[in-house]
Amino acid sequence: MSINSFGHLLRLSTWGESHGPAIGCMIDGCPPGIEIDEAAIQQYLDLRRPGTGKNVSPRQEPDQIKILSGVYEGKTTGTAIGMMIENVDARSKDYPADAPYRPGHADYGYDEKYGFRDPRGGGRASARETAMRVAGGAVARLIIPEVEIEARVLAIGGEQDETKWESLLDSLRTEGDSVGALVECVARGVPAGWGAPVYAKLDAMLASAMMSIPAVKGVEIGEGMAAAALKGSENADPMRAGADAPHFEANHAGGISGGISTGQDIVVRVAFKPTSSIRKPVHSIRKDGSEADVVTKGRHDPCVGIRGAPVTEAMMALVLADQYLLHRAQCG
Ligand SMILES: Cc1cc2nc3c(=O)[nH]c(=O)nc-3n(C[C@H](O)[C@H](O)[C@H](O)COP(=O)(O)O)c2cc1C
Ligand SMILES: C=C(O[C@@H]1CC(C(=O)O)=C[C@@H](OP(=O)(O)O)[C@H]1O)C(=O)O
Repeated sequence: MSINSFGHLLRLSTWGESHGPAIGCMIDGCPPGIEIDEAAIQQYLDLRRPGTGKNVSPRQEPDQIKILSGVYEGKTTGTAIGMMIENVDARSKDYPADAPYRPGHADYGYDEKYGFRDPRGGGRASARETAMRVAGGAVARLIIPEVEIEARVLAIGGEQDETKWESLLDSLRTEGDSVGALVECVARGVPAGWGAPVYAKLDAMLASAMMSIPAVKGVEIGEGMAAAALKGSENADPMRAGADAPHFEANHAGGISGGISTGQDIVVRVAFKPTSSIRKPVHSIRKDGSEADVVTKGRHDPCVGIRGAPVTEAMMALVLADQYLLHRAQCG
C-alpha cells in the first residue's frame, strides 16, 4: 500500500479540500464489463451527505456524483474510474487563518508537518473527503455483488438504548458539545479463503482501513478487546459438519482466522471519538505559540459516528473487493 492510495489491486486515491471547488477520486484496477451508472454510486452518497437533519452537520451539500472516466456505454472499461463532486456550500469565513488550533482536529499536526495549510473547514483533513471513499466503496460493491455490507450505530456516548439518543443529542447541541459513538459493520456472504496468512492479513487490512477514517480511535474484530478476558473454551468457535460448508457454533473470531476469511460474517466494530470542533471553549494555542481558548464556529456534526457508519461500509467494501481480486489472481 502506498501512502497516497489505498488497496493493492483495487486502488483508491482521493483529492480535494473541504472548501475548494470540488472533491474527487480515482479508482483503478476495477475489472471491465461491470454495469455501473451514477445512480448506483449516488444511493450510498445520499446516506453519508451532510445537511439531512438536526443530528448531522447542517452544511448543505447535495454530493451529486459525476463519473468522468473509465465507463463506456454503462459498463466499466477496466481503466481508471475518475469521479467528482462539486462543493457548493462552503462557508470559509468561519475559519480565520489565525484561529487557535482545534485540539483533536488536524490543525496543529498539519502545521507542524507542512509549515503551511489550508485552514478553510479543515482543508484536506475535513471528513468531506470521506464522500469519495463512499463513491469508491460503491464501485467496490459492484465487484463483489454477492457480499452484503451493513453498518449500524450500536451506542452514542456509551448509551446503547436508542430511545435515549435523541434527548442526549438535543442537550449536547444546546450545550455546544459533542459525543462519541460505537459503530458495527458486518459483511455477509464472504466465502472462506479471502485474505493472506501473514503480514497482509484480512484483519490487519480491515483494521488499517477503518483506522484511516477521520475520528476513528479504536477497531475491534469479532470479540475484540473482550477476548483478553475470556478462556480458550469460551472464545472457541466450535465447528460441526454442515451440508456444503462447516457449521460454526459461534463467531468470536469475527469471521477471520489466520488472516483468512472463514465464510462466517465478518464483524468489525469501530469507535468514533467525539467531534473536536465544539462551541464550548477549549484551551489552545495559536501558530505563534500564544495561548487562547478556541470556540469553533462552522457547521459540525454533533456525533461524527452517525455519518461515519456509511464510511465504514465503504472501507469494508474496498478491502473485500481488493482481497477478492488478490485471491482470484493467486488461487483462481
Ligand atoms: C463523517 C464524518 C464527519 C465528521 N464531521 C466533523 C465535524 O463536523 N467537525 C469536526 O471537527 N470533525 C469532524 N469529523 C472528524 C474530523 O474530520 C477528524 O477528527 C479530523 O480530521 C482529525 O482526524 P483524527 O480524529 O482521525 O485524528 C468527522 C468525521 C467523519 C468520519
Ligand atoms: C462537509 C462535510 O462534513 C464536514 C466535516 C468536517 C470535519 O472537520 O471533518 C467539518 C464540517 O465542515 P467543514 O469542512 O466546512 O468545516 C462538516 O460539515 C461532509 O462530510 O461532506
